[in-house]
This record gives sequence, C-alpha cells and structure tokens, in this order.
Amino acid sequence: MTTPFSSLDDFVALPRLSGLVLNREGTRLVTSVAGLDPKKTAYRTALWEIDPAGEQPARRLTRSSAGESGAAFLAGGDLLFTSTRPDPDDADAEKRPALWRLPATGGEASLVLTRAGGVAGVATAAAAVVVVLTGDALAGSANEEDDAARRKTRKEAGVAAILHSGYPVRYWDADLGPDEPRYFGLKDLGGEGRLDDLVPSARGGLRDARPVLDPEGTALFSSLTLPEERGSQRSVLVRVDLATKELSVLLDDRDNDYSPGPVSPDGRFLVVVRDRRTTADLAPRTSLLLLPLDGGEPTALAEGWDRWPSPAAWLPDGSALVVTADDDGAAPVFSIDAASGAVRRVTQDAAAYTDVSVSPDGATAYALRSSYLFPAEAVRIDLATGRTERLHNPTERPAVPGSLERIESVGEDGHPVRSWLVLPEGASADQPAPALLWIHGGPIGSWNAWTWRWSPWIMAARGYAVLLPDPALSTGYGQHMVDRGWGRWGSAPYTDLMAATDTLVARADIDPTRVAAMGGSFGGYMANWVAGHTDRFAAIVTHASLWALDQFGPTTDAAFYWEREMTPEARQENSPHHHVAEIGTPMLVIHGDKDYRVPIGEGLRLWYELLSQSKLAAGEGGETPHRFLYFPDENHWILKPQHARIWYGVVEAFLATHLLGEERTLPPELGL
Ligand SMILES: CSCC[C@H](NC(C)=O)C(=O)N[C@@H](C)C(=O)N[C@@H](CO)C(=O)O
Repeated sequence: MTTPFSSLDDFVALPRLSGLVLNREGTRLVTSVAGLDPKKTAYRTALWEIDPAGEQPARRLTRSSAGESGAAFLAGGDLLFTSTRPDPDDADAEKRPALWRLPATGGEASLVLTRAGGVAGVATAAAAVVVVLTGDALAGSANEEDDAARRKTRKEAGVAAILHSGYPVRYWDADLGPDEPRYFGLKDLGGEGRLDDLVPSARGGLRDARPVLDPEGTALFSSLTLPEERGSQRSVLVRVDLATKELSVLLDDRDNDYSPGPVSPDGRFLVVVRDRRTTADLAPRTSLLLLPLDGGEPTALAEGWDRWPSPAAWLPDGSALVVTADDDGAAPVFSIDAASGAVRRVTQDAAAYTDVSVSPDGATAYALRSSYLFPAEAVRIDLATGRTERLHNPTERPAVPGSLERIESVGEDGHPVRSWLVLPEGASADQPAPALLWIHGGPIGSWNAWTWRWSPWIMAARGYAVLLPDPALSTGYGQHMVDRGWGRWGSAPYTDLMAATDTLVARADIDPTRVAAMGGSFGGYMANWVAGHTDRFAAIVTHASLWALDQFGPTTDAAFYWEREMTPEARQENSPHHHVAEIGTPMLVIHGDKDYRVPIGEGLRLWYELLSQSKLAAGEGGETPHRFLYFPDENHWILKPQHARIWYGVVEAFLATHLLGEERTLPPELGL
C-alpha cells in the first residue's frame, strides 16, 4: 500500500495539529495546524475552529504568511493570538510577535499591541476580561520605552555580548540574557493597551514558567525559579495580586519544585504539581497537592496512586479534577475525586491525551489524542462512560503501512518490560523483516504518543519492523520502574532493552541477523552504551547523544539537574566513552551544533574517538564504516522540513548498507 510514509516529501508535508482551547460557553474549539510554507523550508501555523458538537466541518480562522499561534479565548468570546504578521498601520515596523484579537462576531483580526520585546504567550481569566502576557524585557530596563531604547542602542552598536553573574547561561538552543521573560498585566484592552510589569524582580526566574489565572482574574499563580548556592536552583510557587502586584510565596522548600495547576471553579483551591528534587539515591517523583487559597495547609491529592499526574481541568462543580498520566504505553484521561482522592480511568483506548478542557455542564471533555497509529486529533470524551468520538478535524488520519502490537518481555530481575512493535506489511515467517530497536530519550519518558521526529512508519514503509520498548526509567509503570534504573543507566535500562530485543528476535516474522539499534538524546547515550557492550547489532544510529558523562554534566544547559543525578563515581561507571575500544559496530553519529541540551562537544568527541580508538577506527587513507551527519543550524531536534528529509534519508541509506547489504543513493542536497 502506498502511504504518505513512502515518500519523505509527502511525509514532511503532512499537516500537524497542536494545542486545543475551548471557550467559556463550550461552543467553540480552536486548534493550531502547522503546514509547510511555500518554499517547503519551514512550518507555519494557522488557527482553525472545530465544532464541539461534531456537526460542522472544521474551518480555517487565520491566514497569513507569518502564521499565528498562542490562541486564548477572552471572557466574552473574542479570540486572542500572537503573530509576527505585519502591522497594517505601520508598514516599516520591525517584525516581532504581537498580540492580535479576532472578534467572536466575525470579521478581521485587529492588532491589540506590539512591544519591543515581543509577545511570547497569552493567559486569560475564565470569567473576566483580564489578560496576562508573557514577553521578554532587557534585564536593566525600567519600562517599555526604556526597553525599546536599550534594544535600539544594542542593535545599532552591533553588540551581541552578554555579561552573566548567574546560572544558567543557555537554554535548549537559546543564549540567555540580557533578555529575560516577564509577565505583563494588560490594561484597557480596547484602548492604548497599557502594560504593567507584574514581577519586575523576577530576573530569569520566569523562564519555563506559565501563569495560571483564577476564574475572576484577581490573581495569577506561577512557579518562580530562585538561584541557590553553587549554580543550583529551585522553583517556588508564587501568587501575584493583579490589582496591587503584591507577590506572596505560597510553597517553598529545598526538597521539591512547585508549579501551578488550575484554580477550582469557586476560587478556593489551587492544584499544585510537586516534583521531588532528585539526589543520586532519590529518583524523581511527581504528585499533586490541593492548596487552600485562604492560607490553609496543602493536602496530598490521590496520594496512593502510583502514577505521575498532569492536571488539566476541574469539573465545573468542583467535585473532581481531570488529569492525564502516562500509563502502560498510553496517557489516558483520569478523573480524581476532590474529596476522597479516588481515581477513575476515563478513556479506555491505548492513546495519549493532551490539552484537555471540560464543557460548562461537566458532562464532556475535549482533548487532543494521538497514538502510534495516528497523529494528534481533536476528540470529544463522554466523562461518565469514557466513550470517545473523533470530531471533524482540519486533517485526515494518514494511512499507515503496517500494523501495531503490544509485546511483553521479562527483565533480568523478573520485572516486566513492555514495548510497542510496528510491523511492516508482509512480515511473516516466510519473509522475516529486518528490525530496529528504538530507544527513547529522557530517560524519564515513554513511547506512548505519535512523534514526527522518530516516525516508525517511515521505516515500516521501507520494510523494517520497529521495536519501541519502555525499559527501566520509563514512566507509566509505577515508581519502582523509575527507581530500579535511577543513577544506574548502564544496568537495568540496558538489560531491559536486551530482554526486549531477545523477545523481538525470537519471533518468526523477524530476521535476527538484520537488527540495528537507534536512539536520540538519552536514547543516543544508550545506543553508545549498547555499542560498547554487545556486537549483536549490525548497525547503530546515535542522535544528539551523551558520550562522556563527566564532560556532559557541566556543559549541558541545566548542569544542576544532571549533577544531582549521579555521583562522580556513577558517572565514571556509566559513561560509554570508557568502552570505545570495544566498539566493533558501524555507527552513524548525528548532532546539531545549536544543541545546548547535549552540547556538540559530545558528538565531536564521540566522532573523533570512534575514528581513532574503536575497532573500526579509520585506516590508512581514512577508510571507516562510521559516518557523522552534522547539522550546523539545528538544535537537539531536527526541525526544518528539508533537514528531516535528510535525516531520514541518510539513516535509511546507512541501515540499507549494513542490514540489507544494499547501496542507496544519498539525498542529492548533501552535495556529495
Ligand atoms: C523529563 S526527563 C528530563 C529530560 C531531560 N531534562 C534535562 C533538564 O536535562 C532532558 O532533556 N534529557 C535529554 C538528554 C533527553 O533525553 N531528551 C529527550 C526527551 O526529552 C529528547 O528526545 O530530546
């Protein structure tokens, strides 16, 4: 069967949904759809409306060459969004994300405000016309005019230098400073659009945070990151009064990070996500608290539930909280009774749900849902029965070239290890398929949702089976599954993966002689570890991978996080670079230069040590089966559509050489 996964051009052109917001009346749903721009070198998003009743077809709301994102409904029904589309009244204005408003009654969107530091996000109150914007301001600026003037000076002088006195200095793929994120209360939406800097003392503490407003728009709740000694940090929970700007710290201790969930409909309780601070002996743990906003003590919610919930929305009568949580290769919707903490699974399918909101009568939820069978799509969920119905979406489900199975293996310690297995069409005992072991990143995570970056269907369309195992350190299997791998990456996570591979190759429809291992980020770490510990794979692909743990810890963008995870001894014991001399498998190394999470130094050192020290080191004349695919302008992830095509094309060619004994033509854009 020909599907969009047969052609990389067709694959990158598939439209992608993200985000879903519901208006207060429950009558309008809005999502973002990303599609290729005319040059096919970038994605741009447009806003689409979906009928919550499931009757009308989806309709496109916005159209511009700049694209739109960050949709948020105002009480009253107008839709706010951000866009770098041109200011209709100022053709010469600099392109920067601004705030736009689309009237509920129809007509064109109008520009609400533009600011020198741009508008990064919008939060609105449910029951009052109150808006809080997120946007950058230069650290030293006193107000908006001052900020604009300082930016102009810096730009005209051509200065990019940044003077730091604290940590971190980089985040993901961005250099931090002298900009820092701020929250702005927007006064007089219809008039001058005056902005009020709500936390001027935040320094860099609002990075990674998002404001949550109470229903009446009297206060915002947020995490605020505070610097600690020795480059460390913690996230405390704060409340900011939107009238007086008074900031109060609600929860702050050195054993946990806190972030806000939704405020109860009566405004009395705040749901709080508590993330336990890790040490070399203590793995992460996520739990929920209910914090009375009248000053009482927080209480644990669903304390005995061995899952890590992500809060989504309250039922309108405040009787229950709707959450999602990773669970056995899925991320269903659950309901937690607010009084008893009793947990009930709502959705029953093996899918991952996000962006959940609840209708005003509390009977229905709306969400995005994806799985390995289909990308994100908007659905309606009957909260009483769990019955789930696909709405009329802006996109169709792409047909996939094969089938999906759930399989189970047993780890060395007897612990079950569960995997998804993608099988190509025609795989059988008569025609066993070559196979790929794909290792997920994190390492705290799960293969439970569609991903565009690691699409197993691209490989299935080319005849490969793909195994997606959740080894030790994966989420959705209880705390013990995380604890048994914490700080011991080369032990249970590795042996679980080998147990899953044993189960895979024991199948009659899999060819045990043609199997490769691949992973990205932590998955790339593990691919490197696999390379130094077994010769059972015919090829290894390692993307954005950790190679030398002593070097990686201090150079990543969040050194404090990794330095907590292992002792110096554990870093030595678990570092793949000590085993380079054992590597006898051809490796394809892939790295982006703008990767600040796993800095390029990991990829450069891995590449040189493979060429100079592995069993397949470069010989006289420089010959080696290893390859290095380097992206000078990509980050931890390969995001540009033309580079995604190169990524899949080069990976496929490398696998064809070593698993199938076939030579493929490399993508011509490589210029080779
Ligand atoms: C929730 S697990 C922690 C993720 C981790 N965070 C920090 C602060 O380092 C992280 O980014 N890990 C990467 C090495 C990684 O494996 N990333 C994966 C998944 O997040 C990826 O696919 O990029």
